[in-house]
Amino acid sequence: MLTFEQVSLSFGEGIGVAELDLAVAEGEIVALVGLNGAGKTTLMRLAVGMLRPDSGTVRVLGHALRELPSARWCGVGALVEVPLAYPELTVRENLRIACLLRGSDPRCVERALDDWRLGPVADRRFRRLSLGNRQRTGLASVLQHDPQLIVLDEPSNALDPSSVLVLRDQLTKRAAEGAAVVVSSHHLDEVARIADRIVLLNAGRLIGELDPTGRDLERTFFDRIHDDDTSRAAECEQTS
Ligand SMILES: Nc1ncnc2c1ncn2[C@@H]1O[C@H](COP(=O)(O)OP(=O)(O)OP(=O)(O)O)[C@@H](O)[C@H]1O
Repeated sequence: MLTFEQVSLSFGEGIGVAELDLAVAEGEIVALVGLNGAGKTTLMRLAVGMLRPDSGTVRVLGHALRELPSARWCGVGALVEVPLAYPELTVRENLRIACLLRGSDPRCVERALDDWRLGPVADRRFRRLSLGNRQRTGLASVLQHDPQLIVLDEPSNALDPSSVLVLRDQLTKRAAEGAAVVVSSHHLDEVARIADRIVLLNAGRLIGELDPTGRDLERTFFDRIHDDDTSRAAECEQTS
């Protein structure tokens, strides 16, 4: 559903990402974790064509990105960085437009409003919403058309605990129905509840996986980052 083959992108001074190899299969939830600046958002932006790699290949729904027919983008639901919405339109109008743009049945809008408990704000303009309700609208908008590939960058940002539960249910249900899900997060315990795999990014590189069922995930996370930083520093010393 989504593959990265030796994908690199450098931002000059910024690290970017290097030599990424990753595959996210149908029905699988893969969580990306890493410190600030590790490259999670860059990976997500590459996955949805917002950035082009310097080298390597990104494949979405079986096609190299540059060859993906535009109609196939309807099979992707992505929220990377901020929710996209028309500020002057209401929540319901925004959902309806997002639905029509993807060629879906507009009846999915009422279901999405219900799933995300957006009924009370359905007729409010997007620009007047609280941060959490903007995020819920954004998530409803990118999931309502039942995408086969779901790409979400820190989706629990600004969500209250009950919305985090809705998010969890939505992602596990969709993966059980066959969607491939890739999600980045800073909340290790939260992703451990839903992820089949937790992939660790450090300074632009994938450095391995954490076992979602493992004990003391936080400690393992920091140990792995520390080991990676130490071995890189040693490599640098040897080459200098
Ligand atoms: N447009 C850009 N121009 C220059 N450098 C960039 C740009 N976008 C990202 N970077 C750099 O690439 C690296 C990875 O950034 P990225 O935003 O992907 O990290 P992240 O893991 O999502 O971080 P966070 O957890 O803080 O959101 C950082 O060093 C960042 O400074």
